[in-house]
Amino acid sequence: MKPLLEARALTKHYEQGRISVAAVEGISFSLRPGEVALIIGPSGSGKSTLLSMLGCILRPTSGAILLAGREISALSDRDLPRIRRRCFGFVFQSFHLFPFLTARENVETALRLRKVPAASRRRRSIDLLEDCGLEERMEFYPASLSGGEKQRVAIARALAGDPFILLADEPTASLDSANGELIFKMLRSFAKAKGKAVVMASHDPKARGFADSVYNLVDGRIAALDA
Ligand SMILES: Nc1ncnc2c1ncn2[C@@H]1O[C@H](COP(=O)(O)OP(=O)(O)OP(=O)(O)O)[C@@H](O)[C@H]1O
Repeated sequence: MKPLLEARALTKHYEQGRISVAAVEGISFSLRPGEVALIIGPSGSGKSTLLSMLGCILRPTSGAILLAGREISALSDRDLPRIRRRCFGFVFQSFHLFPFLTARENVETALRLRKVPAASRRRRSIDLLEDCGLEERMEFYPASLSGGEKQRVAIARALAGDPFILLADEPTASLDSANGELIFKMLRSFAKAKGKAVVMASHDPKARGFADSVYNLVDGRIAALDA
């Protein structure tokens, strides 16, 4: 089966004045449709940098990213945002919700971008928020939601965008164990049902049980997994 996403010798060095920080060094892997990949590793090992490069938010210093066989890392600044919007979904540690929109409206924005007809946007948003256990919070603004609730709205919004690849940075960081498991289950069924792929960075010990592949980052490189 052709890989959905491939990273070839991905490297990122941050230049800070005269100092160069090697955040990611020569990482290669590929993801099949339906695959859930987990990135683990200590703080500062390069997980967020890798996710940002995979989602074309950050340009690699060298190496390539291929989406369904097409190199996207070499696209121009003009073409890249379109590919990013169409193909990738993101769940960041900091949620990035629109503060002036309710939970439901936040999810609806992703459906509007996909040009889903207005009549079905509301129903679809409600369904997704219910799946995330937020039936009581639909009309709340982000400021009135707990950290864990905001995180679930962000996940519902990312799923509403129906991306080919969903990139999630610590998707269960603010959640209790039961809600964390709910989110891992949702991410996994999203990948499996639709032949998409999920890449998540997580410290959550439960995450491994929901992943098909695990990459252990140490100092920006893939290291062997502990037994
Ligand atoms: N914008 C930046 N400029 C300079 N150095 C950076 C920048 N962003 C990250 N780094 C450095 O790159 C390395 C990798 O950082 P990154 O945030 O990718 O790690 P991480 O594994 O996601 O960490 P955490 O688990 O704490 O979120 C770290 O040494 C960090 O200090």
